[in-house]
Amino acid sequence: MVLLRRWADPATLLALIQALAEQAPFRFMTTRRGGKLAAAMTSAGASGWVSDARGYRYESRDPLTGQSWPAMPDAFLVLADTAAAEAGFPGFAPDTCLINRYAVRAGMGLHRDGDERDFDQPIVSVSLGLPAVFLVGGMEKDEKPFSVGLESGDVLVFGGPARLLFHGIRPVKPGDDPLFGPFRYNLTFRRAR
Ligand SMILES: O=C(O)CCC(=O)C(=O)O
Ligand SMILES: [Fe+2]
Repeated sequence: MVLLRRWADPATLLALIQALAEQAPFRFMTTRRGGKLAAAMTSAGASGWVSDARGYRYESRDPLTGQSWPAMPDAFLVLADTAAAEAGFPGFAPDTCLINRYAVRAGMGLHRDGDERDFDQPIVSVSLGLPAVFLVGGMEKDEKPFSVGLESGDVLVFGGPARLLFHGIRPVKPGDDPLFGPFRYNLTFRRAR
């Protein structure tokens, strides 16, 4: 896992996220068991990550609007590709970006990103807005995780042997980011298909 501190430009990304969210609004998705995910989500790219009573998967259309997901902005692709290359994974061509929006106290439990077809492709994860504590576990869910503090603009790349590590986000602490206000955003670039 490679952490690129302050690698991304939060102001540029904020404007792009706002434009994307006009086409594909943030929404709270449900889980198979009927629970609600704590982070609001939307996607850009050829497919988007979806969770509902049928489980987790990638869909070519946004179930909320019935339309294709908005295209990934060029600046997203350049950011994901250069960060992956810097971390030792040249030629990364993500086809989806999941955008997570965490309000204060929202987090994400330990999980691994396992809905993609090719685990040889890395994941590039960009933190924006309020700081977060990222948890890095092991290859088994019961392994005790360690914490990494993430701040706005930090980029985390996990590929190779780290691709399927369990990870999560501690509940976000109250705060007021100059650009993002009382929220943390996360962009997760993936090759889904
Ligand atoms: O918000 C984060 O930093 C992590 C998000 C994540 O793990 C995911 O969307 O799968
Ligand atoms: Fe994840």
